[in-house]
Amino acid sequence: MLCQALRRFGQKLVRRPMLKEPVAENDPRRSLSTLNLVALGVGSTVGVGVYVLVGEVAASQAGPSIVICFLAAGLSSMLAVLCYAEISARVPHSGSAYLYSHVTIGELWAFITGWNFILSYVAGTAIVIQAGTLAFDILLGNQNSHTLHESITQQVPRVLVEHPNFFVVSFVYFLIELQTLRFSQSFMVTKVITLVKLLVLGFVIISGFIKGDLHNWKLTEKDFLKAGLNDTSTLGHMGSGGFAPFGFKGILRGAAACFYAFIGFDSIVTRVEEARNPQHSIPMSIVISLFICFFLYFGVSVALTLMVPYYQFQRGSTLPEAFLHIGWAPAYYVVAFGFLCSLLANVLGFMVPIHQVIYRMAQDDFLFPALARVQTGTCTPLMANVIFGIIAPIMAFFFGLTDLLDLSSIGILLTHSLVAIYVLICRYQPERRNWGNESEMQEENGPAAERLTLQGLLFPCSPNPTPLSGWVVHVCSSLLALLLTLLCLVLAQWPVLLSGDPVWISVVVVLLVLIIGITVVIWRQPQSSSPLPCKVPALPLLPLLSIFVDVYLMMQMTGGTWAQFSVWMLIGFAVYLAYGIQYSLFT
Ligand SMILES: NC(=[NH2+])NCCC[C@H](N)C(=O)O
Repeated sequence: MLCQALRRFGQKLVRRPMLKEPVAENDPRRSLSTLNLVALGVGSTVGVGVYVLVGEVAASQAGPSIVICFLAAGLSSMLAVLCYAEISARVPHSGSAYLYSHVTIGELWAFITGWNFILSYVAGTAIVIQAGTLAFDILLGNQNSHTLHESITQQVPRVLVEHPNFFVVSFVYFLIELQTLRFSQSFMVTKVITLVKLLVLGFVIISGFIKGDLHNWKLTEKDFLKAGLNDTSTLGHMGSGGFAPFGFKGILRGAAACFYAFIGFDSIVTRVEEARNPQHSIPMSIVISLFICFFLYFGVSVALTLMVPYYQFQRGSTLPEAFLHIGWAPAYYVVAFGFLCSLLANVLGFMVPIHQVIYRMAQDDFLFPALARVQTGTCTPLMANVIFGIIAPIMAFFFGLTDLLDLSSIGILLTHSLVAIYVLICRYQPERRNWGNESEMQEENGPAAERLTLQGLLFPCSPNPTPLSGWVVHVCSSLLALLLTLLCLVLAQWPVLLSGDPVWISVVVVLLVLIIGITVVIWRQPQSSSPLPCKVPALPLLPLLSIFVDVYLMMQMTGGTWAQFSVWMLIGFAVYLAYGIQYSLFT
């Protein structure tokens, strides 16, 4: 009895759902062009991140080398984008990484993906609340916290300045409620806000060309002294000057933080069923929007670090403050307006994806069914209220901005690595339609009568994927994920490695040999030849590189972030086991 229950539970963990047929190509609901999708992608990706990362990364982690941080974070997102593009062409349904994991490897990983997704959005909302506080601080002329604010007038009600958090929470809450009017789903609104954001960031880039000074990339201790910054006890650590004042470690740490700015392009895949010609337009728009964001961030970080010496920024500094430094007070308000629009866009952009994931998770018995009520069109979507109205403000009050940025990123980095694994697994599986009915699917797979031999591992007889070759890739991919994580853990101790410690070096060599060996086995397996408009090139290397970069960035997060992340995952498993397990065993 117990064995049977455990077996059923185990089966449920790897059970994959069948999807309904995708919406027909000529269905009138398909109204979004590639341009609309690009606007959606850029609109959801460019948010408050770029405005607040200045204070967090340039000031104390990377200095001018924040430029490299954005490059590295962009590279990791680019690898993930290619994987998303392939998988969205393979599963042309509105959804997210949650849906992809569910149809590719089953419920357990789907749950982990979905739960991470929720974490990222809760932390994202808390960031919006904190950033909103800073934005209102700027617009209302608060001078308490920042030395650069001196030229702003103070004629504002004190109560708003002293308690901006409560004011901002109410404002964010108001925006959420506004969405029940469905106005946020109008593409006109998205496009206008996106355009304003692009114009403002474009303005920042042009200003950098006009007012930038290359000397700000080569600051020395003499400059600190000249600026009167010789009292390090009050100013904190300023690094050693130059382009990378906090060294390689600072760049890596900064890259992990900057990753937050690239989160969001995946919201395009939540609208697959509304897209015209989705198999082309979705991959295309994902790639284009990431390129646009990449150039924007790169341009803004170059402009900013050239305009202002990095030591002028402090924790809590935001992009508009750079303009006070160069003495362009009106521009300060223009950029602050862009900051506000980004806040608005973040809140509006969070809703559709988070509703979809919670709704699907509740329908799949991972979460309580009451939570599925979010999409019934009532005025009080229960889970959204809990998440956005209670948990996020609590986090905003008790967590630091860096912690929140890291928490939001860690979940998405994990999701990106999972998507890379799904691509790897799917490409080597025998053809399986993800929609239709279960019995059809079993017939398609046929009986698995092959035997595994060593020779068969390196020289498979069939030119097409078989159930056995698919299984081999499945197992090898899981092993690789584990080995890559171990490798990243070891490489994160690079100062020890550089000191030439033979034990650590041997561990790296052994891990590398194993990784290469298993990669060769995957590479020798037959790939599915089904025509897709977008395929990840250089398989299996590219998804593996993506996993490596993502996990390595995750390793840069602090112990505190990992502890908070573990607590979140434990709560998730408790919810799933307390509720989902009953359905696993008795339905
Ligand atoms: N799932 C999320 N946490 N999304 C947040 C998107 C953040 C956006 N990239 C920004 O820079 O503000």
